[in-house]
Amino acid sequence: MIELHGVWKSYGKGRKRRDVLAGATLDLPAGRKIALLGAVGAGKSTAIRLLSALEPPDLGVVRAAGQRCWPMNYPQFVERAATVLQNALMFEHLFGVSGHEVAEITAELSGVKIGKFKPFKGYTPLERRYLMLGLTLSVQFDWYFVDDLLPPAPPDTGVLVDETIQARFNQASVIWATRDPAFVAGYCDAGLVLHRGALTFYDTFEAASEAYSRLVPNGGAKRR
Ligand SMILES: Nc1ncnc2c1ncn2[C@@H]1O[C@H](COP(=O)(O)OP(=O)(O)OP(=O)(O)O)[C@@H](O)[C@H]1O
Repeated sequence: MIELHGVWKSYGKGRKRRDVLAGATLDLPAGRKIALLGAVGAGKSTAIRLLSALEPPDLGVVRAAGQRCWPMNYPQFVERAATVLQNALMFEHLFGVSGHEVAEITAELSGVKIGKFKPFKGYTPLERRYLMLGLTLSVQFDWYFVDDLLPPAPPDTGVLVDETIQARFNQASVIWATRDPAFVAGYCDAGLVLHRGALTFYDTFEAASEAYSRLVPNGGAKRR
């Protein structure tokens, strides 16, 4: 479960202040695939950062049972001066997994030829993205967060990456932010709606989708 107690997050000051979350208090059950629905600029990315512990709230508490992954597209969790293996070994300290296995899985999933002494920053931007996706998928987390789209999979290992994402997500809780409910319909079985600072949980995806379309007619679907 992820619990939110009196969670506030605002940007700007005075008349320009914008409350993205205005005192959210709710429990998100584990074991569900939860759509986080919100219009353009409603604060979905902000909510994902708070829920995944990338950012603290201004006020209130976010507490989770289980290990949370960083958002799937978050590109900044590696030490750029360290090698892939050194980064993988850090996972051993953080998550109690074998660093060497993490490095092997990362090589297999990324399809990138890993240099023993090559620092992370020595790879091309595309290779770095694939390596980070490989590292992310090398550990089974309890909670995953997707902000809009999954990161692109490497062309040569795409099938294996897709299968791994599916297997990881199947054993976890997932919160998937989108402005277009149709994009996650059939996958999500519950929903959150974020609208004008209010975050509301719905036990079924259909109920969330209905509430969202009442609040945000056309839900920004035309952008997709
Ligand atoms: N670091 C920041 N500093 C100032 N304002 C911010 C910051 N991050 C977000 N905002 C503002 O907070 C509001 C919510 O932004 P956020 O990116 O979380 O919304 P979103 O629902 O994810 O939007 P989109 O659908 O466009 O991705 C917006 O008005 C945005 O301009």
